[in-house]
Amino acid sequence: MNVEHNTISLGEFEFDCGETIPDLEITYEAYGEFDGGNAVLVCHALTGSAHVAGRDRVDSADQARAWWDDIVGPGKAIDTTEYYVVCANVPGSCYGSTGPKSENPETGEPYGTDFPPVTVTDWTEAQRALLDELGIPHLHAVVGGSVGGMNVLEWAKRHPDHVDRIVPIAAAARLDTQCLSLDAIARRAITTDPNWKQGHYYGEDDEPPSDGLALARQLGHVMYLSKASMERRFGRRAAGRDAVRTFPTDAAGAFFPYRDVESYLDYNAEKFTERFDANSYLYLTRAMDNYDLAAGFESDADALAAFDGDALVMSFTADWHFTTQQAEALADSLRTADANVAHHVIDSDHGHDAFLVEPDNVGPPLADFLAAGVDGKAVTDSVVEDSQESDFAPVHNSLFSR
Ligand SMILES: CC(=O)SCCNC(=O)CCNC(=O)[C@H](O)C(C)(C)COP(=O)(O)OP(=O)(O)OC[C@H]1O[C@@H](n2cnc3c(N)ncnc32)[C@H](O)[C@@H]1OP(=O)(O)O
Ligand SMILES: N[C@@H](CCO)C(=O)O
Repeated sequence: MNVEHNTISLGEFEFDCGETIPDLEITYEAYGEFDGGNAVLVCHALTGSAHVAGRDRVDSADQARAWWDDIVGPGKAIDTTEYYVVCANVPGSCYGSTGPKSENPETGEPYGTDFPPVTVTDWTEAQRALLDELGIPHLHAVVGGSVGGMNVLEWAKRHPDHVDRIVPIAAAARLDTQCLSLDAIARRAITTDPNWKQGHYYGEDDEPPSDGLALARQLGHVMYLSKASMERRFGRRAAGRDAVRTFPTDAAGAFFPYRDVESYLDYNAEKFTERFDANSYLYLTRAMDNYDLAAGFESDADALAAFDGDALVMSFTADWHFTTQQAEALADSLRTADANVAHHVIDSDHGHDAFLVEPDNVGPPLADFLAAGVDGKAVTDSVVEDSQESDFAPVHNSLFSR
């Protein structure tokens, strides 16, 4: 597979908030050959990077594991022998593009929390500027999951004439109140870690706020799974002898079991703190929480009115981060906006991260949609009834009630 891994300077960049930085650098990866009409932009999720494909490639300074390698590559759903695929790390992240841990050229020190607040709009405009640099005026499609799906919607809203097909996956027009509150608690875990130091913890003698970041990620990780999948995988069983224990326990912990699910969350949180920057976590969750498709318009449908291409909204039945009902509301707004829309609902008990781990379910409709739009063979259109009492919503009042 022909892969380009590069960091490009976009010069002075004015953020949505009005603040500027002297130089915004964007790290991107590009796969395949551009033929003038085959560009597909992939937008990564909260903690993803530009390294979307090529799992065996170790030259990337980003995530060791390409996060969508099952979907992007030669002969895969986003076929790099057919499409020129570009994925860029978003501003504010920590995988090569300029963010809080980058050096502020005016001070010679890392920005820390002097970095401007970023929004999904900033990500979209930075991608637009990157594509201009790469000589790509028009996109065949923009595809993305989770907050990457919000990034997709922002493309349809801000650059409706620059894209033919959009695929927001496991996404919605905005986050609901329960998710907003859990994100707020997660940020609190970071900002109350004594090592956080108002975001200026990059000095040689400093330690990063890893405990806070680990707790924030554990909350996030639970949000990406479902009640059913957690029950099935871990139940109530105690962890085995090879359990991973990274947090000190309380006195009663010697009497009560350390559970398998705790070991799972501890292990994954520990791994996460090795790969992600706490300030970036604050900035990117803020961007996600702040996103509102309708901002500046009367409604979601108004915001999408200028987009007249094809849209594939994909959702997962056990996703409570972005529910199928929210996805259906989004599809409905696209219908009102006169786009050609299909809402493809995937029956899965994995939860929100199903979009990352179920290539057999995600791949066929995605491939067929890229080829033939909403008429693609594996694309289905389901109407999801609006229901307050859904049978898959996993938390509601039970998470904190005992
Ligand atoms: C663009 C992006 O989204 S990039 C970010 C990717 N997403 C995330 O990181 C979200 C949180 N992570 C996850 O949900 C998962 O790790 C995924 C989605 C990335 C992968 O899911 P799966 O393939 O189902 O992996 P699974 O959840 O089984 O295992 C994850 C790790 O926990 C380990 N693990 C499993 N059970 C236990 C346990 N009881 N105790 C300790 N560790 C455990 C696994 O060995 C695995 O370790 P490894 O990553 O070193 O191989
Ligand atoms: N688990 C993914 C998706 C979260 O929205 C991530 O960490 O990026």
